[in-house]
Amino acid sequence: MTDEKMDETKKKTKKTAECCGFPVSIFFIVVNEFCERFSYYGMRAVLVLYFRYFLLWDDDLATSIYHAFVALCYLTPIMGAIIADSWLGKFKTIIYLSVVYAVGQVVMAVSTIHDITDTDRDGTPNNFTLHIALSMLGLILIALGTGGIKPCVAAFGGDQFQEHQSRQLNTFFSVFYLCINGGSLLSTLITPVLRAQECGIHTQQQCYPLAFGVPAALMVVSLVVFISGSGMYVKTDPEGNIIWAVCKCIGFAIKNRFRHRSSAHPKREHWMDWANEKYDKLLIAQVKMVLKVLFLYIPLPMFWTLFDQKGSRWTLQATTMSGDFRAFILQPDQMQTVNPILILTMVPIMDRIIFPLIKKCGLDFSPLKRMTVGMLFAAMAFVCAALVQIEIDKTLPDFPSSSESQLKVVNMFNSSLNVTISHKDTLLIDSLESSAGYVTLDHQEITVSLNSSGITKNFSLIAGGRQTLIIPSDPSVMYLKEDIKSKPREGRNAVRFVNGWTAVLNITNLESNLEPTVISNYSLVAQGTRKFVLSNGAQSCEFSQTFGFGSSYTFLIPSTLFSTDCKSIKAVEDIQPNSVHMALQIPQYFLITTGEVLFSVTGLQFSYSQAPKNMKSVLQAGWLCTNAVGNIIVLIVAELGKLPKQWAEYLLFASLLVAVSVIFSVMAYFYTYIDPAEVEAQIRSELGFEPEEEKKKETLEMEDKDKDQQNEQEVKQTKI
Ligand SMILES: CC(C)C[C@H](NC(=O)[C@@H](N)CC(C)C)C(=O)O
Repeated sequence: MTDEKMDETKKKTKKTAECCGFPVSIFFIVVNEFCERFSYYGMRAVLVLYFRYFLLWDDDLATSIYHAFVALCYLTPIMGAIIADSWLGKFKTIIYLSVVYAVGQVVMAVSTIHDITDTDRDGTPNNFTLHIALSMLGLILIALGTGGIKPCVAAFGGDQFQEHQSRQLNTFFSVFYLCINGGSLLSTLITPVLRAQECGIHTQQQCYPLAFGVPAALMVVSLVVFISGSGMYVKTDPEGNIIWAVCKCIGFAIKNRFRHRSSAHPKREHWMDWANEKYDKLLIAQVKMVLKVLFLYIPLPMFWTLFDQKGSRWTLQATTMSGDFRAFILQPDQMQTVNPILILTMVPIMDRIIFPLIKKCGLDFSPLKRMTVGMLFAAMAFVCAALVQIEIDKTLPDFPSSSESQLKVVNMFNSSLNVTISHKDTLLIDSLESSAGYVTLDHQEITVSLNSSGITKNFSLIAGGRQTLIIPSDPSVMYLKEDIKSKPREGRNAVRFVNGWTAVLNITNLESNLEPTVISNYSLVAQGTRKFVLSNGAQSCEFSQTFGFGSSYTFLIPSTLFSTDCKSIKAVEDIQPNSVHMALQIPQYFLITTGEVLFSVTGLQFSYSQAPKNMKSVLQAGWLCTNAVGNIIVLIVAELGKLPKQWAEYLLFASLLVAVSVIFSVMAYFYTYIDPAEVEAQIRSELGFEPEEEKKKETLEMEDKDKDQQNEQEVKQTKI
């Protein structure tokens, strides 16, 4: 054996330090994955809210960009795999792309500092273009980094194991998945809390810089941890441009088949065998293995289409629910943490109890069967989501359609009034009261008559809008004010005040002082008991109100305010608080997580075990790509084919997944599992190559001989 060859083989069969049968280097890899996932999911947990409430995008745009970003994160693995398997090797690829990733996180954090463009110091950025540009640049760098390293880290972890450690290798993928979820769980708990803090230089706002800054710091930690393990890793060198070789091989097989299409040429067992003339048997066999698995992947994106809606549609669903768990209050975006919590408990249960039990019962629960059952679980989760949505819809106010208008009347006059709208509806409203609910009108031009005083006024209502008609102490100046016509954001409560007091009032929580007879703009307050202090400089009084989630109130301040010590303030409920409890989402989370354990953990192992040695990252990337396509489907189906009812959309997704799982089960039926190492060894021996095992043994013997010689020499030297 030449020196060069020996070096090469030595590298491949490097003896690694072991702990409990596991290579020690694995420790650095799983800690690195933990920090990286913390970084990624921490940032993702607040991303939709950042789009929605910092960049002020609407729900649909925020959801679309969110899914586009997630899709990009799962498309870039292809690039990472190509770089790793063909050029830099996994180790260097992970390091370089982690640097790109960390820079992206920092840029993203900077983009969330409102003070950098808040020239008029009113708390909102003045140059949205800059914030959007910075955040998009940050997200692109993050997508390149996170996606690029993703297939390499899992495969690099797998590479650390020797052939005799196949049992530990399977455990590694479960532990790897636990780390993903441990990291994501912590960050999805922490970043929303960081976001809820107030910070800023000129004005105090929701602390997005902290919520994005901590994930950025964790990415730097992840990189440092990975580099620290450097001396311990088994680093397999890339075997040339393997992807290009595969493409050329496939291209040649197709061309050659086409050239020999006449019936004179005998058929070959597999269409890839048409590459026999030019390419060696080993490469052709490897391409066949990869193509077989990639073909199986075709239906898989549908699973991710459902799975990834947890972060968007399900979170928006949670904003219309009550998160009061008595012992603690759960914010809508924190509901997503149920998934990693369940993963952390279910992966060990499945691995240690359920799967062995199924095996004991003599049932064949092969990886592809597990994945099919996983899809069915995800479909059931969406049926649950639809049922919950139906319950929520029953409690939502009837908002006006685009041709209708809704009107409420508030009487701040000192006695009861008979208010007639368009000579039709007559409402009797007591002093300091409002009409019971909203009157829905199918026309916009209205006449309002106050019967006792003979005052009549014409108004033009907003089509599709909700408005309140304020009748002040001087009814002749009655006026309209626009109301919110959706649940307040993030499960918070919208409050506003009508000033019936005779002078200007200062009210805590309101942006500015409130003039007499005027109705304030809405302020948002969180769930819980909130105190409001009202003062006019000389006098003040306070009152408290307990809020649930997602309600809206108009507080009517009477002229007797200070003499009754704020007790005469009247609360008018415009939108009732959310009454469906967030706990109702737990069954859907349980089902989707069971689906995930069956589908995703199995898919990760399957993709590694069925890939030829030099294409492990490529198949990991293919696997992750199914996730990217899944997210693109969400964009297309949810955005283009909008259904009028959310529950119907959930049912549509569930039925699509059931259909897809049937197709997948048929494809899986025809798949035969292989041991790529065995297939490769067999072909090598057919081709007259030295079998890998022999090489390893030989190298180890050489190493031992080297060591013996060294020892002998040392002994000799000591003797001398
Ligand atoms: C395999 C990946 C596409 C998904 C995997 N996600 C998870 O493990 C989730 N349970 C995390 C949760 C917080 C959404 C990942 O690698 O991130």
